[in-house]
Amino acid sequence: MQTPIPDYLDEVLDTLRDDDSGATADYIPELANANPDQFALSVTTATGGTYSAGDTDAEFSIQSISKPFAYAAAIMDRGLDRVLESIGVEPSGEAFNELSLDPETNRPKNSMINAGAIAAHGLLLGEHADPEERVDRVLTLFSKLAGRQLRIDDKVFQSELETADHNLAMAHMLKKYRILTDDPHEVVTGYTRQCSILVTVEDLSMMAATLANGGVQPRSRERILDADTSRQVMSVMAVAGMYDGAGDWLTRVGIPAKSGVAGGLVGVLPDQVGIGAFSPRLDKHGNSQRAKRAFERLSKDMGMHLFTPSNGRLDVVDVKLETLKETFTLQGNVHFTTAAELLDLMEKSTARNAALLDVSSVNSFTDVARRMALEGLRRLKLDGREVLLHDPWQMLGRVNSDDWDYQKTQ
Ligand SMILES: NC(=O)CC[C@H](N)C(=O)O
Repeated sequence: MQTPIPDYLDEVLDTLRDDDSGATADYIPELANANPDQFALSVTTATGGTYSAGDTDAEFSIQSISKPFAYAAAIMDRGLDRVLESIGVEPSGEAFNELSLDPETNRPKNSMINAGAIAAHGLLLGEHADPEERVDRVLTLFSKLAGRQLRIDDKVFQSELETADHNLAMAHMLKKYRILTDDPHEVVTGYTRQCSILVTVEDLSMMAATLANGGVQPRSRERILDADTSRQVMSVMAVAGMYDGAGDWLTRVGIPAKSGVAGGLVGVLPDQVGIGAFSPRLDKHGNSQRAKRAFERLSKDMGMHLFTPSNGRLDVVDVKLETLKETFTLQGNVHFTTAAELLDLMEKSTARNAALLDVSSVNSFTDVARRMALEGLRRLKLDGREVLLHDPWQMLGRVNSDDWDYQKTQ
């Protein structure tokens, strides 16, 4: 069988493709040339399964999505206390390119707006660090998070640098208040190169899944960020990731997220998933219109709001192959991530004997997890396997044998 998750993601993209509202960013001339119809979506679970749909090969510049990850690097290089001296953690409620300095301390309000992100870049490695090394620092870190070597798009970099007066003006202001200690031109140049790193949606979902995992890359199992830093970064994303729309976003969608002007959007749900989406047309806040709507769909369909209680994450999946049957067992409160693992196990199975799904130890299913488990059974059946279900508490609902053509066990 084939896991149905990419089909679902395809369906999400298809229903949103009609939406051609918004426009590509034009203050960076190179971005205005992007093909506005591109659209892609990728979800990586905390256990490292990646599911994607649409233009998954499309590379685009990371732009402001670099901010949370560069902020993480600054914290690891300088310590949280030092970083907090220079950059606050309050929502600004303003656009991404507002200066937004705290009136008492003159710090940028947070690290998700340009002023805070320029300050964070200027903190990398140490005072008076080599500007090239600062760029290397983020490029190497982002590559490890994504699990592949990333590169900088020089055209985008040059194009933005030529029109970077606004960021330069802010950097000079930060220098005046001693938030920046190095040359404003050098720091803005480095920050602009950081924003020009090319990524795909799969890179983004992997980077975010590492945050979701508290800093451990789900594929390599390498610890890349420390747990406290990951928590700090996710918190600031929740507070300020969507700029002036942050409150509306957190209450309605509930997935801490960060957008970039090239049309990327990254989101993270602790312990569960990292999500990457991309489509170049932007709404009036500078967030990708279609990517934003794709997140809204995922949140609604999959019960992915941060503040949806999970009743404790005790869900487990297991598979055991015996002579007469192969048994898939689920247990605990089953969420999307574990249901996705179940579907992976079913997809990988090469057995031809009967497949039994045992849900007798399940306490609850989220709606999406329940539907995924049933779909897995349906597809195994289509593959020609005899399918059995052990569901004494009817956790999968009242399964109608007209809809679901499989046998029940006692
Ligand atoms: N929102 C964004 O993606 C802005 C990033 C862009 N490089 C800038 O500094 O203006």
